[in-house]
Amino acid sequence: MTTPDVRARGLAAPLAGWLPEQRWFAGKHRTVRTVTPVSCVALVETEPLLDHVVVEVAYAAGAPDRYQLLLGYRRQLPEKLQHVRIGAVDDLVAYAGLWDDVLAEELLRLLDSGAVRGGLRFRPEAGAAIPRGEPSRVVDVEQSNTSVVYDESAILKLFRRLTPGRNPDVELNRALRRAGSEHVAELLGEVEGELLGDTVSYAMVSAYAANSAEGWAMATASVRDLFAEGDLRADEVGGDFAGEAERLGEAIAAVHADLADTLGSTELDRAGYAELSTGMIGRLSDAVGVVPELAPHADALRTEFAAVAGLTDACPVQRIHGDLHLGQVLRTPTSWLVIDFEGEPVKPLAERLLPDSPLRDVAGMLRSFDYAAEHLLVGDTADDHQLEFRAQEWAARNRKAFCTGYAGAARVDPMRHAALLRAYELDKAVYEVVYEATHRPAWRSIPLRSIARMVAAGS
Ligand SMILES: Nc1ncnc2c1ncn2[C@@H]1O[C@H](COP(=O)(O)OP(=O)(O)O)[C@@H](O)[C@H]1O
Ligand SMILES: O=P(O)(O)O[C@H]1O[C@H](CO)[C@@H](O[C@H]2O[C@H](CO)[C@@H](O)[C@H](O)[C@H]2O)[C@H](O)[C@H]1O
Repeated sequence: MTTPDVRARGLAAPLAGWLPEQRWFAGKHRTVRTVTPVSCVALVETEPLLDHVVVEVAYAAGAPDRYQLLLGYRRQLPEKLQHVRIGAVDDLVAYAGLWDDVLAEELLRLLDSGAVRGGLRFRPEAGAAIPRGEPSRVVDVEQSNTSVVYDESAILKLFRRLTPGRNPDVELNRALRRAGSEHVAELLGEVEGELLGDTVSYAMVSAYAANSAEGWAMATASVRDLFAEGDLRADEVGGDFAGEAERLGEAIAAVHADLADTLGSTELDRAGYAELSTGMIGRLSDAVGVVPELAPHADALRTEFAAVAGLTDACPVQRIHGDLHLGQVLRTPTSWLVIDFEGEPVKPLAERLLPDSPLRDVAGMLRSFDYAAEHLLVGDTADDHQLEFRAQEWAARNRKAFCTGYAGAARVDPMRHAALLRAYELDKAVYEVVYEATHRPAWRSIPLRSIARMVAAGS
């Protein structure tokens, strides 16, 4: 029988082809040079085998990335696992192990028993009931990571791109639950460990919110309703979303208040504004290098971002979500839940842990209302002026409702910081242009058009 490192080395060539095809692989616009296993730990040693493998991916240019894989091995792959086949090593077929419910169950067994394997520690939360023996399925949504749902009771998220340090998703979920927040799912456990001298978060397990609907699905259903009723306004169609948008604003304000109370808050000072401005300008320059269509707006955007350095409004800074959008909120029968506190996946971890203004989250959600309104207006429908008018009406109505809900329950009123809020929105839109160019090129017109609209409205 081979060892995990021999198996992983034998897969280096197939992995170099397989990795760039994965939704969570962030280096899609880069040329992969080599894939080298840097940590291999056997988690299950009887067939089907399960190896935990961290690979370092080196590119033709730029810094390497590290990705976490759970590799299953069987002598014969059943039909239902053929679609996740990666390659063969000796007489074993390697595949993406999370899709195998026998192996997915093994992960919860390891968590339940508080196992330690190699550099990996499986740590259940105190008092948490880890579900066992339930059927599992991998979540089929566009994700930066990979999640497995265990029936209706738990969801395990495997962090794909590894960076040294503890993942804020675990830290902030734990802090919010301790604060008694009703807006996060219960954390059931985590997998963390040491990797080449650094502590890293590998996975987290949370209670699954059964009977919940994603904010994005609800909002886009409302937009489709509106488009189907050509003559009705956003407030007249059956699927009006404004009531939910307002409640969502209240929920986000409550989450911000709990984060400030448990983890502290200060105020943006002159140096803070200057740093914010420099960061936005730097991000813009990088983005223009990746997506040349941004260039016509670059001067106007740079002027807006430069002006942030001169702001003096008293505005809180604290730990925030960092990548808030309608896909990060779930409507349960009783409240809105916020998920995925990792921050923007492309930012270095150290940056994602820094305090920032809660207005960055507000701006993220405002961008998302714009996205929901505009996402049907790509390709053939891009120039439909009637639908475009409707879309903007919908976005304005829901953005306003969200801000009203937020301001009523928060310590900061977004509308009193219009210049800063607008800069955060533009900064987010710049990030989105690069994100879309990398992951969904057909959608990059959405943030590009928003930037054009905002720049025109501001000039
Ligand atoms: N506690 C939960 N209950 C129900 N569904 C969840 C829960 N957490 C996440 N999900 C679902 O899993 C998807 C991916 O989760 P997310 O944390 O956003 O992953 P990623 O970091 O990869 O984007 C979400 O879009 C949501 O549909
Ligand atoms: O959910 P993730 O942490 O993976 O966030 C990334 O992917 C998001 C897309 O799924 C992306 O969000 C953008 O698209 C959304 C619609 O799909 C829209 O609601 C958001 O406003 C928009 O930013 C997010 O930016 C990215 O970090």
